[in-house]
Amino acid sequence: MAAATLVRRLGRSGVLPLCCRPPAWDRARGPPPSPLQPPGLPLAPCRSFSNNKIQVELDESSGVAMMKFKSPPVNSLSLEFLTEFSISLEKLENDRACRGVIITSALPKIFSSGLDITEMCGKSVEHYSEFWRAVQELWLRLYGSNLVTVAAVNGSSPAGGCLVALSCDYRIMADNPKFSIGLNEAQLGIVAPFWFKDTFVNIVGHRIAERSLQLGSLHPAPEAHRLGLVDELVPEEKLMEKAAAVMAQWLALPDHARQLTKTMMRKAVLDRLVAHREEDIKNFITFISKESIQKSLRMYMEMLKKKKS
Ligand SMILES: CCCCC/C=C/C(=O)SCCNC(=O)CCNC(=O)[C@H](O)C(C)(C)COP(=O)(O)OP(=O)(O)OC[C@H]1O[C@@H](n2cnc3c(N)ncnc32)[C@H](O)[C@@H]1OP(=O)(O)O
Repeated sequence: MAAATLVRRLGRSGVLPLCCRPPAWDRARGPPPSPLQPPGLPLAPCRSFSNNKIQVELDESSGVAMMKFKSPPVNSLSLEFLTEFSISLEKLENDRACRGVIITSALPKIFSSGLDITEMCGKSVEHYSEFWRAVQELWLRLYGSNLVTVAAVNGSSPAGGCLVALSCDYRIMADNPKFSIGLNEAQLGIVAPFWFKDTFVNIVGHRIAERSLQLGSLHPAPEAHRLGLVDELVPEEKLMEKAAAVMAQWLALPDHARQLTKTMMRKAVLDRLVAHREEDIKNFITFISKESIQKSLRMYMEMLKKKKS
């Protein structure tokens, strides 16, 4: 499907309205429906599967899925959220009708507030292990995805939220200086693991990543764009339209060539975590279990609550 057609059809919401979706065979994916198909049966060109945390809608005619985070108040990445996210990605990855996914938030002003801090406070070693494995799993799936992945960042996106965006192929952010993005772990007194850092370095380069990570900077959208942390800024109301246009551009290429190129670019970084996965979990547990780190996290949570009052 031509880029302009996809954009027109996806429109502002980014979801193709049922009334104007072409039949499922429009993408030359195989023969048209059998003439034996009972007349009047819908071709079901759109599949959706939602859970408590994430809503996914796959438009089979374009091959584009829309994944929306919907976990109030701030889309924090809890164990449940991470698990649902990985399952949703796996479903799309295994669905032959899907070629790309646009990731965004259904909540106003927040893309994702990052890892759920309460999952890292006052819990058992077993819980920390399970939680960290889920964080690793999500990153391995998203960064290593064969799909075209576009992040439509429609709100603030600190730490783990930033990692989700960084793991996509392309980032478009709403042009609002109140929205910020970055790996701010240092501000919480914690340290982003090597694979967060590697993902960041691959996008902005070593110098910018070094300064930004050491300072735990959260960059307002215009600054994030200047640093190359996001690829484009657009007015918020144009975000989904733009994401659909970018997706169409990336889908215009043959999948196999793009996928092999992506693997070539990302494999070393992915392999590094795969090779050191258990060690990375042990490191996380040792670090997060320290009383000094627990204290920092508790203070940070208190600061968030105080900020409200
Ligand atoms: C040790 C190895 C490294 C581990 C790597 C860690 C990665 C991470 O992702 S750590 C998490 C980093 N995240 C943050 O620093 C974001 C903190 N949150 C905020 O800055 C703000 O909440 C906001 C900008 C995302 C949204 O601001 P606002 O709309 O004003 O909402 P509130 O601040 O009032 O928050 C509402 C509610 O949500 C709670 N909350 C916010 N973020 C988190 C979080 N990441 N985890 C858990 N809970 C979070 C916040 O405390 C409020 O709770 P209530 O007071 O109970 O309503």
